Amino acid sequence: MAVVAYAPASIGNVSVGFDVLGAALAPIDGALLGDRVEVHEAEQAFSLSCRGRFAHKLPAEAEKNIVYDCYLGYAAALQLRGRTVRPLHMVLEKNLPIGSGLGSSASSIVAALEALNAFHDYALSKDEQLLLMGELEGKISGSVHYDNVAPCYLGGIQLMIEEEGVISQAVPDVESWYWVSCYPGISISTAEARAILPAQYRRSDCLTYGRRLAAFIHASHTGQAELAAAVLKDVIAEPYRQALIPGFNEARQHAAISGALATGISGSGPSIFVVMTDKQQALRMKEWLEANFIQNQDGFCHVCRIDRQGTTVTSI
Ligand SMILES: Nc1ncnc2c1ncn2[C@@H]1O[C@H](COP(=O)(O)OP(=O)(O)O)[C@@H](O)[C@H]1O
Ligand SMILES: N[C@@H](CCOP(=O)(O)O)C(=O)O
Repeated sequence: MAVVAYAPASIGNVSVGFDVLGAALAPIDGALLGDRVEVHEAEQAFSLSCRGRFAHKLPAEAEKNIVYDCYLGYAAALQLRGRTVRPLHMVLEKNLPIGSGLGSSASSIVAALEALNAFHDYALSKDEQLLLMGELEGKISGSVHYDNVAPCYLGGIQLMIEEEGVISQAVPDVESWYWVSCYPGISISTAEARAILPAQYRRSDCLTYGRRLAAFIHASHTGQAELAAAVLKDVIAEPYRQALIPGFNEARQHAAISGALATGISGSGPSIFVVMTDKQQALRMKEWLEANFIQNQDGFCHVCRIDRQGTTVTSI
C-alpha cells in the first residue's frame, strides 16, 4: 500500500498581509497546480526519487531536498512519542517552479509531511504538523512564516494568529473572485527577496499596513467584496520588490484598464496575481499575460479560484 498527497500552490502575503495572510489556489480548468508526494513501503530505511516538470531544477543530492528534511523532522517528532518511522521510499513530483512566488517549497513540505503522516496512521495532530511545516519553511527562507504552508495545508485564505496556541484561522473568501496567477518563468529566491526589505518602517507605513489588513479581514467577514478589493495594497514588500520583476508595472496598468479589482506580487515574486470578477475578462487577462508578461518557456498562467480543500491524500 502507498499513499499520495497533493498540496496546492499558494499566494503568500496577498498584498495586504505580509507574512500573515495566504491563499491556496485551484485552477478553474482542473489543471494540477501543486506538488505531489508518494510514500511507498520499502526494505531500506529511506530513499527519494524525483520526477515532474520542474524536477530538473531541484538540488541534485537527495539530502539537499527539503523532502529529506521533512522525513528527518517527522522521524524526530515520532521518536518523541516513542514511535519509529517505517522503512519507506518517497517520490516527489515537482510540478511547481522553484523561487516562483507560488509557495513551491511549502507545497513540497506540506505534501511530504501529509503523506508521511497518512503512512503512519496520522500519528501527529494537525497543529503538530503545521508547527513542523512552519519550521521547515523557515529553514529554507531564513525565517519562520506560515503564510504559504497554512493555506496549502488547510485550504482557503488563512490569517496567521500565532498567539495562544492558535497558528492560523480561515478568513472567508469572496466567492465571485477569479485569481489570475501568472509565473513569468524567471526565479527569485525568497531568502534574497526578504533580505532587500528594510529592517525598520516609518510609522505612517505601519499605520497604513495595520489599517488595510484590518479592513480586509473585516470586509471579508462582513461580505463587503468591493471594500476588500479596495484595500488589497502593499506598503511593506511591493515598493521594494517590484523592481525585481520585469513588466510588473505594465501588467498592473493593463489589468487596471481591463477590469481588475487588484493586482499584486504573489509571495516574494516573480509571479503576480490579478483579481477579477468577470470570467471572460479573467480569461482575456490570462491571454495578455501569456503574450506580454511571460519571458520564457518555463512560464505559465492560470485562472484560479481559491482552493478551499488544501492538501488531499489518496491511496495508490
Ligand atoms: N522540494 C523542494 N522544492 C522547492 N525548493 C527546494 C526543494 N528542496 C530544496 N529546495 C531548495 O529550496 C530553495 C527554495 O527557494 P525559495 O526561493 O524559497 O522557493 P519558493 O519561494 O518557490 O518556495 C531553493 O534553493 C531550492 O533549491
Ligand atoms: N511572506 C513571504 C512569502 C514568500 O512566498 P514564496 O512563494 O515566494 O516563497 C515573503 O513575502 O517573503
